[in-house]
Amino acid sequence: MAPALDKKLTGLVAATFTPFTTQGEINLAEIGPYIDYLTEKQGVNNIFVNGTTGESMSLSVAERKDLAEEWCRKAKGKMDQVIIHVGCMSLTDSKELARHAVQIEADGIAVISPSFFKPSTADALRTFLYQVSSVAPTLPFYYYHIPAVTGVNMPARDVLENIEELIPFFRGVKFSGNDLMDFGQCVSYCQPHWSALYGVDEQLLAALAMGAHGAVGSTYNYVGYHVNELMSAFDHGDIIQARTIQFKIQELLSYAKKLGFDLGVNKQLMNEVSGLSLGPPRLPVMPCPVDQALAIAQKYHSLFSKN
Ligand SMILES: CC(=O)N[C@@H]([C@@H](O)[C@H](O)[C@H](O)CO)[C@@H](O)CC(=O)C(=O)O
Repeated sequence: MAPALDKKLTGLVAATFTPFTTQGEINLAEIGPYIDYLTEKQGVNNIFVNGTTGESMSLSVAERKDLAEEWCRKAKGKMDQVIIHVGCMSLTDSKELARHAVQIEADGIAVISPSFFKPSTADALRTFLYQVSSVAPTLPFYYYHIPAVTGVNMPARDVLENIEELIPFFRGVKFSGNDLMDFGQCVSYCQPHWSALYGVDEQLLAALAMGAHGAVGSTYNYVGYHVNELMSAFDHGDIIQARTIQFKIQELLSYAKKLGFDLGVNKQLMNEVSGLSLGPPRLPVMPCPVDQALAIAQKYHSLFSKN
């Protein structure tokens, strides 16, 4: 099957958690039920695999391949698009994962900036992205901007400058940053076939006002149903309803942040809400204490009675 060249990526995209066994090995058996949960209970039909939420930087290349392959296999006929994040510290590893994404018929790839040795200019980062794309030249390609995690603070808009000349199948940016001016400038620079996807879930509504075409985030794993309603309310001009839902998400996250919200807590919240067995996170991220997860799950249920 040819990759989704003409399918613009819009709407909600869940940044998936990586299922682990209690022994800390990747747990491929949980991927099928996870996909069913997203499509049937959350109405989420796109996934972003092996990203930050998926703990990609704590996985080996072999594990990332196994996971990507299983996500693609199980998503066939169920999900609209599966985007595989292939960014690594090493260009060689990123290229290997990009080649593999072609073989497994992923719908697109995304690449984060290396963050140990950081690119010093937008041009250096663009060249890195280009080199990765060169082994998967006809696969839709997204730049993954997440400055708080990478420490690479150059504006995403600078990275996009003339990028299509280098990467003909460039299809957009996954923007997980708070700088809405930079995001707006990315939207304004977007070609009609590109997508500007926003990744700070607690302020999605502001990004929609700025012109976001969709959203990628961890919380869409368990509040996807409600965020679909938020987006639909926004599309219909019902800003009051959109704000009501956004405020609930903010209340959940601010409550969770006061108790200590990290990937381990986030993953445990997903376990509690979904009933899936995604296991603990991998070190150095610590597992979430049971009472903390229960308190946040309780808050979740008090805010969102539907699920
Ligand atoms: C730093 C971080 O993990 N950000 C999340 C958000 O979804 C985030 O969890 C959410 O906004 C809550 O703060 C996403 O942007 C990350 C993401 O999409 C990914 O897993 O690749």
